[in-house]
Amino acid sequence: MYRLVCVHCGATYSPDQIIYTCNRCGHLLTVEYDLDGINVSRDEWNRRPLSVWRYRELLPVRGEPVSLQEGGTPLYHLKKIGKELGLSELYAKHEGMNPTGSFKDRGMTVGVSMACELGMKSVACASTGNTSASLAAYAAKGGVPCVVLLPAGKVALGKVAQALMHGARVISIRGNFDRALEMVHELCISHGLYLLNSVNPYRLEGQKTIGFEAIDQLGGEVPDRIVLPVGNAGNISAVYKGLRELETLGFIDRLPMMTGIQAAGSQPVVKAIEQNLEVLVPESAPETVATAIRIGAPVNAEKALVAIRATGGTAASVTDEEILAMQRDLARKEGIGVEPASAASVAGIRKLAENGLIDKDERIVCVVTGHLLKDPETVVRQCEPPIEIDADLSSLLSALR
Ligand SMILES: Cc1ncc(COP(=O)(O)O)c(C=O)c1O
Ligand SMILES: N[C@@H](CCOP(=O)(O)O)C(=O)O
Repeated sequence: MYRLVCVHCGATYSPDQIIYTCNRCGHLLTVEYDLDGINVSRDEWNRRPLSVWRYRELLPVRGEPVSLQEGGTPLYHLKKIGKELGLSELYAKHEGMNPTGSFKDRGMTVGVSMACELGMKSVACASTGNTSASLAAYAAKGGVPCVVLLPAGKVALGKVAQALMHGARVISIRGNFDRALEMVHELCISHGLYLLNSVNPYRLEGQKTIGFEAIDQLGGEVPDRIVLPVGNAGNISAVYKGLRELETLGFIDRLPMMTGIQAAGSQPVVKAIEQNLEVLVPESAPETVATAIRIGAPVNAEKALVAIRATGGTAASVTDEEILAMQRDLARKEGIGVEPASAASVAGIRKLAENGLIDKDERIVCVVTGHLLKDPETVVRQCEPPIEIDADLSSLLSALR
């Protein structure tokens, strides 16, 4: 049993209403379960495969989900980078290992399943890339037509390729992501498409399972800190919401310090935390190499600020150079291939550790959100091109010398 509740004024709505914002105050909605009526134990969960659907009692889908086997992603111990930073318990949860290569799949399995349960005939999103790649794949699996709006020229190649190949109608707008989201929201309200950005309360339910899995992979121990790159701020809000639910159920007895990392050229959440603002000030011209988090007006900011403040967490920004340096370090020292936005979480921890802003004994989980192959152009720009030689051994030996 669950209902939709406004995160701001508490107004409630029926779960089968197609609604994204509160009719009374305009703020976002969230899914509220009757936790007293939830009858499952951690042992029962532990007997199931590690996956989004291990936690189905805390998800809104009632029927057979539209699934591509999402979740169950690896948690890597970053031994070398951790040692350099004096952090013996530094981990990366590699969300790039999901079916379409990002954490969005956790949300879309739930969001598209709900679209089908609610009888929606088409789905849509705005995207910096990963949301569209994921929605296109899950819409294909669910047999629902899909429209995606992208900021022209600002989406990494691999992500556009995915949306096209999975059969979405792909529209590039001459404007940024924030404008694309406003437009698609209007389109969905006026023409009855189902909106699957993070304003959709059901989609975020799937994303909260990142936190559940991380705890299960640490043998049931709550990490001291969970670090996420922040763009539209849905993921950090979702993980926090999920952990609050576990706490209410008595499955955990404390919350990790929720820590958000943004790019220096696109850091409205960081500024709101640093300046102790009640309401975030949007940035009109966000810019960063980490195009996935090139977002100036994060729609979930209100919830993200609560998550960070209520857990004693923090927010920090990293430059594009710091992001790319960490992308290379993860690839070359740990064998972990991530896209730039994902490297931001670990780059942020490097910065906080070097500035003495975190305790070196902390157990830290950095969520690395998307796969290296999402953005091959940024990879190629950083690396020496392959050496082309004649096809004989002496040319090979001289090239290797
Ligand atoms: C790879 C990647 N990392 C991080 C983010 C930021 O997540 P959120 O928008 O939920 O803050 C996104 C998209 O938003 C993304 O695609
Ligand atoms: N990085 C995102 C931006 C959209 O965020 P959403 O969580 O609101 O869908 C993307 O991949 O498009």
